[in-house]
Amino acid sequence: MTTTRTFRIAAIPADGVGAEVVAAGRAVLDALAADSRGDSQGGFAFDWQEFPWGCGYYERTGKMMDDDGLDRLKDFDAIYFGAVGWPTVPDHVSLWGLRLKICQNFDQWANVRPVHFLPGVQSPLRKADDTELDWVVVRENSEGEYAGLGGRNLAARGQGGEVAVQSALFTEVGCERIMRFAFDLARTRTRRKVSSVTKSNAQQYGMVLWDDVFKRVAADYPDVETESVLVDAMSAKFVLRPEDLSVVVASNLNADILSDLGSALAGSLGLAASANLNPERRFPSMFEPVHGSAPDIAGQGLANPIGAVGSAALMLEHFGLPDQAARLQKAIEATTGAGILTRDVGGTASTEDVTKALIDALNA
Ligand SMILES: NC(=O)C1=CN([C@@H]2O[C@H](COP(=O)(O)OP(=O)(O)OC[C@H]3O[C@@H](n4cnc5c(N)ncnc54)[C@H](O)[C@@H]3O)[C@@H](O)[C@H]2O)C=CC1
Ligand SMILES: CC(=O)C(=O)O
Ligand SMILES: [K+]
Ligand SMILES: [Mn+2]
Repeated sequence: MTTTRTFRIAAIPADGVGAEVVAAGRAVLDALAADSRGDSQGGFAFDWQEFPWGCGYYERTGKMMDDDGLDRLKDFDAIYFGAVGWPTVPDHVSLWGLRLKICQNFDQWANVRPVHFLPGVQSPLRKADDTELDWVVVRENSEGEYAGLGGRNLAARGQGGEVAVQSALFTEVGCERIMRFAFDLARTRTRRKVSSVTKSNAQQYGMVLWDDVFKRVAADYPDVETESVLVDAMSAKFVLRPEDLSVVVASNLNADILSDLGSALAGSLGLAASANLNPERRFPSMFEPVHGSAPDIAGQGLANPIGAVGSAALMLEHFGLPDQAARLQKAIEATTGAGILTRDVGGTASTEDVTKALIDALNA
């Protein structure tokens, strides 16, 4: 007898292309579910609830999300997120009011951002043509430079003399858990290696703590190769020696920057997927493309949905459906391999064309 599992998912498309790529991801997931009966892992279905939060909601209500929003989200199996931010609302207000609020309150401390090269997509790296490139950025997602600690003080020094402090918070517990996560992930990969990224030559407190914890944790994983690289050098290494990377673990800001660089090297920001995980599963995890709301192309059918669809594949893995995640990944590869590409990766297909092609590829 086969059973059908139903996953309850909160969809938060939010702003700009977020709406377009979440709609695409939902259509692809529903097509996958419709075809899941008789699967060896059992059939499954998605029960979606969509929330209207974002910058438009802020303009109407003065809030990025409802006051009881976290309470309403906490019992979902997962959150499927688009992107937040629109020129009508200051970016720090929109980001803190929605994405960071969810990540921090739901302790989604591990942000996994694979750098994945796809057939049919041209990389700006010549070496990608004949070298196997595949690495993953593991981003500390709960503290570091995005701890939100600091303040501005105009009064103390008067007009023209305002000062601001933006502090980064590093805790031993926070460093250790993200590093163990990175090492455990490295053990599942062909290349068992973790590269730790800091700027501990210039930032002598938090990042030296990070380095110390890295050395201590690494001793528990003698089978995993390690290196510590400063972030400036790592950005060069992403371009010049990416074949030497497997798992790259970095603080909130450094990994944020490096993961955009990684997506660009794979061909476009529109391709990159991510998972904001609460590994203890006390709270729902959140799956979103790496990119933002892309106001420059929003509402024109130009958005590449692959980053959002790849994030849906990460969600399936989180649900314990690795075969379905692989099936989705194969559909992505079949689609790009067939040259059905949006403008950011050199094609002329619309968001909808790519979505339809992904669904056809699932059923092929
Ligand atoms: N997690 C989130 O929700 C994030 C939100 N943001 C917010 O997004 C807004 C715009 O930020 P930007 O710095 O411009 O970054 P962005 O990622 O939105 O856009 C950067 C460039 O990538 C392109 N791009 C992004 N997604 C694409 C897609 N799916 N298909 C094709 N091209 C794509 C854009 O057209 C643009 O040229 C801001 O309000 C920012 O705060 C930025 C990053 C992450
Ligand atoms: C905020 C942002 O840029 C990110 O989470 O990637
Ligand atoms: K996003
Ligand atoms: Mn980013």
